[in-house]
This record gives sequence, C-alpha cells and structure tokens, in this order.
Amino acid sequence: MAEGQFLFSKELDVAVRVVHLACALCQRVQNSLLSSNGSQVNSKDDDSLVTVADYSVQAVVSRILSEYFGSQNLSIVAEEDAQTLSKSDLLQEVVNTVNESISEAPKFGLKISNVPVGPSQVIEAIGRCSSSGGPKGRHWVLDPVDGTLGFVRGNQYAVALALIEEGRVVLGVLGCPNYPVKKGLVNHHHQLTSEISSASPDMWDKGCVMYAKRGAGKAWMQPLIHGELKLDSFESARSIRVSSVKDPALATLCEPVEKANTSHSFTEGVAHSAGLRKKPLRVYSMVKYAAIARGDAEIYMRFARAGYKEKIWDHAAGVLIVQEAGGVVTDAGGRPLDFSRGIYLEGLDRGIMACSGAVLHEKIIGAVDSSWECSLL
Ligand SMILES: Nc1ncnc2c1ncn2[C@@H]1O[C@H](COP(=O)(O)O)[C@@H](OP(=O)(O)O)[C@H]1O
Ligand SMILES: [Mg+2]
Repeated sequence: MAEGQFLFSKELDVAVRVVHLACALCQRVQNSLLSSNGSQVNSKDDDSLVTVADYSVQAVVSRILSEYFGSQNLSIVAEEDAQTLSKSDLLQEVVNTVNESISEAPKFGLKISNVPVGPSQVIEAIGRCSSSGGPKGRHWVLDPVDGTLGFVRGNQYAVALALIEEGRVVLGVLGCPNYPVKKGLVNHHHQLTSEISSASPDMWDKGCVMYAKRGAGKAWMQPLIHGELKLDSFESARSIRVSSVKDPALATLCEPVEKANTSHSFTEGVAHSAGLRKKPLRVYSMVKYAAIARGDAEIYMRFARAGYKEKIWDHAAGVLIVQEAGGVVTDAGGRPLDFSRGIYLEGLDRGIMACSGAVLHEKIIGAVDSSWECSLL
C-alpha cells in the first residue's frame, strides 16, 4: 500500500464530515432567508454581504476542528471577523443556528460536546480563525459561504475548506448545496439549474460535496445527505474527472456572474481569439472549480480589476480538486498559484485560469497574451 495513502486521513475524514454538516446548516438558512425577506443579512464595511450562515458555519467549523485537533496549535484562516459579529444584530440568530447545527453533528459522524454555547463562545470560535497562514506549518483555510451574493439570491454558493501544509494545499473539500450530482449545472436547454433543487427521493438529485487529497490523482464527489439518513461511511463517493474535450469550439467557459469580480469583456476577447464558440456560463462562487473538476465545463477564467488581491480561501479547495481530477490551474503567466504567502495570492500574474487539460490551457494562455496588449486592464 502506498505510504501516502494514510497521510491526512483523519483530517480529510473530519473535513468532509464538517463540510456536509455546514451544507445542511446553509440549506436551512437559505430556505428561511428566501422566505423572510433578508432579515438575516448584513452589509460589511466593504459593502459585501454577510449572513447568519457565514458566521454560523465559521463558528461550527472552528469548534469542530478544535475538538478534533486541539485548539492550542490550531491555525485557521477564514473570512469572517469576530468583532463585526459582536456588534451585529445577527448575533443571537447565529448562536441559535450554531447550537442547532452542533446538535446534529452525530448524524454526520462527528463527536462534539452538545452543551449549548452562548454568544461569547461563538465569538471566540470565530475569533480563533484569524490566522494569516504563511509558508510554515499547517493552516486550515475556510470560506464559510463563498458566493454570498449567490446564496442570498437563492442561487449557487459553496462551503470551502482546505488544508495547507508547508505552503502547499494538501486537502480540498468543496460543498456545493445547489449543484445536483445527477443533473449537473445546465439543463438540456443550456439553462443554469441553479435554483434550489426540489425535494426528491433520489439522493443523487441533491447537492454535492467534492474532495481531493494532494498526490492522489483522483477527486471524489458525494451526494449531500437528507432526512434521517446518516453519513456513516464514504461508500457513496464516486470519483470525478475533468472533461476530455480538447477542441476550443466545443469547450465551455465559466466565469463570475458579477462584472465587478472579473472583466467579462476581456475574457470575451480571449475566448474569441482562442476559438471558443459557446456562450459562457456565469456562475457564483467556487462552484466554477467544481464544474471543471466534474467535467461540466472546460475553462474557468477570472481577471479581477488591477489592484484587487485574490484571497486564498476563494481558491485553495477548488484548485486542488481540479488538479487532482486531472486539470491544470495557473495564473495568466502559466505559474502555479502561491498559497504560501499569507491570506492573499501574492505575485499573481494578471488573472487565474483553470482548464480541464494542458492543450486548452496552452491555447488560453496564448490567447491571453495576444489580447492583453490591446486591453485596458
Ligand atoms: N473586486 C473583486 N474582484 C474579484 N473578486 C472579488 C472582488 N470582490 C470580492 N471578490 C471575491 O469574489 C468572491 C465571489 O466569487 P465569484 O464572483 O466567483 O462568485 C467573493 O467571495 P465571497 O462571496 O465569499 O465574499 C469575494 O471574495
Ligand atoms: Mg469567497
């Protein structure tokens, strides 16, 4: 048996279970939010949104990782900030949501003390996630709700948890509660199937959790569990693989929905010059990486405005899953993304591109270079 097989086994097991638990939490909050006119949403100082789900997932993940791996030397890099929550009118609802989620942890095979927590413990759990990562040691990286805008709009979002060791991503887990395992991202009419999937007796119609371990050469997908089912083993996991399409004319490009987060006009020019013919799929969150890893799309491009610094929690889990599923992820200069330099992807050359294989990747890199000179980016 390969020596690396057992490396990070416990970490992966806990991370997958905790992401399942977090997805269940998010689904409840998203349902209640959509029926209550957004009373569970605040704006942050940078005008982005934060919800009860963002804070609650961060608190639950922090408590469970501390329980399993000890709080002493635990380093967690995550998006939400305890001080902002302590002043927010969402605090009580967050406390209730955290307690509700922790009480169902056994269903996900997680053991954690079920004594209800109060506001100060929730704030402490969130505050524990203020590590800034770096090149040495082990760091968990969490985006509790990636694509918060998609989340509040009843659309796609993801829960993303990764483990970085000595500056390299070694585990990636991505929960995609509105990405049905069976139906995929688009229907027969090429329309996004992003609305919340309706109740169905078939578990493969539900959202999914994907995961990968560095060096395994494989990535996996499981359906979310619902109702009285328990997550006892990982038998329901199937391996996923990137698409084998090499012809740009047949390739699908994924990109952010928000024009503030990428230059749609630049990527349109690149796509045209590389010979892409299909309409791009605009999708919120790291579900774009999931779509590449599953073979539902071939290319993900992201060109943020000059001066914006990409954060590691928006990429770590997705990048590893795409790579282990057979894809290639680099910056626009063809270099690997550097997760070793703190909370930002420092030194990123222009933009990010994830492709299903080397042939398309090379064509896209070439098209970026030829389009760059004429662009105003
Ligand atoms: N100006 C900007 N350019 C690029 N990305 C941005 C941005 N402002 C915010 N983001 C990031 O884009 C993420 C959403 O990605 P996408 O556009 O692919 O759906 C946000 O994650 P959160 O929703 O977790 O805050 C946020 O971190
Ligand atoms: Mg994010």
